[in-house]
Amino acid sequence: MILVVGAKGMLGQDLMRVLPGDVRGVDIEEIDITSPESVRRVLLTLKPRVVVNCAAYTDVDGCETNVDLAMRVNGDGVGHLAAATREIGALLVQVSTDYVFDGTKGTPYVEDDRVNPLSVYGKSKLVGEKKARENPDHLIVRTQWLYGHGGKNFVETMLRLAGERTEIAVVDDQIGSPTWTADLSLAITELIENNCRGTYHAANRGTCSWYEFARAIFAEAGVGMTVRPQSTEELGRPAPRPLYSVLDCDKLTHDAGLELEDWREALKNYLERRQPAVRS
Ligand SMILES: NC(=O)C1=CN([C@@H]2O[C@H](COP(=O)(O)OP(=O)(O)OC[C@H]3O[C@@H](n4cnc5c(N)ncnc54)[C@H](OP(=O)(O)O)[C@@H]3O)[C@@H](O)[C@H]2O)C=CC1
Ligand SMILES: Cc1cn([C@H]2C[C@H](O)[C@@H](COP(=O)(O)OP(=O)(O)O[C@H]3O[C@@H](C)C(=O)[C@@H](O)[C@H]3O)O2)c(=O)[nH]c1=O
Repeated sequence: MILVVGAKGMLGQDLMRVLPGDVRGVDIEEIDITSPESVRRVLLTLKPRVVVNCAAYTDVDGCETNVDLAMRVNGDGVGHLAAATREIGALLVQVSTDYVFDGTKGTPYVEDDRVNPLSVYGKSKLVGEKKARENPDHLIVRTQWLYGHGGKNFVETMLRLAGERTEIAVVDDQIGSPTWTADLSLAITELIENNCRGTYHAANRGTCSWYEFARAIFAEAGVGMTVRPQSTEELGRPAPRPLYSVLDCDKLTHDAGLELEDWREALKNYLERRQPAVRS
């Protein structure tokens, strides 16, 4: 059985749809990953052969002020999962982020590039990666700029703002690859099915700035909106973010035989299938 932890989150919901075979999901009501007792109780009862951890504290700016919570959920919580999966002989799949990089490389990041997170969120996720490795049977999947059904994300934010105003300013100096959670779920499935272990990058193909992404969202959705470029400095958000965090996904293609579709195709497919968000 495959157990998805954080099954009600944005990625968790798509994983529950995409993962094959006997799949169960738990979220904060059944398991609190900050509690070693809670984690051990659930895992020793259910005895899954694979645990995919999607539970996290994902409010990047919120992490800057709630440092302790960020570390307990994104760092220590993964340690508790690593210990319990190790005890029952299960594979731990940990989802991580491009924000473990500082964005200064200038070309796509490969898996063993130097990490140097800028934000509390990035630092806490890096602790999570280190903790995941405490179970030798682990798979760390770094991804980025996620959007999907039933989640708070950039695409849904843009579409909501389209109903409230006619002009918006969006940063044009951060470059990455927007990634649809349905496509990422396919990548995670293939990595598991191909018995891959260690660290992998998985994102939709192609790159853009958030500004270009916003323009594509409005164009694809057929919404009239003036999008004005602005710099990260002008925006002045609390958390520093990497300026260039494109992930090189060649290892995924080589080992799992999968290349994710281009981000524009993925966006089109998402918007065609989009239903109103289950949770906002
Ligand atoms: N969103 C993105 O752009 C990116 C996300 N990632 C990573 O991908 C993974 C999935 O992200 P995403 O789907 O966006 O996350 P979400 O924030 O949508 O979902 C996380 C889920 O975890 C739950 N949760 C929070 N704290 C705990 C806890 N202590 N114990 C158990 N469950 C808890 C949340 O519950 P509640 O909502 O009630 O708090 C929520 O259901 C995360 O590891 C994230 O760091 C990586 C790159 C990009
Ligand atoms: C809503 C909005 C955002 N922005 C900027 C802020 C930020 O730099 C960028 C994206 O904003 P968001 O708050 O959606 O994104 P952010 O929270 O930085 O997204 C990150 O989430 C975590 C969980 C990850 O792991 C990352 O890969 C990444 O997806 O766009 C604007 O410039 N204008 C706007 O109106």
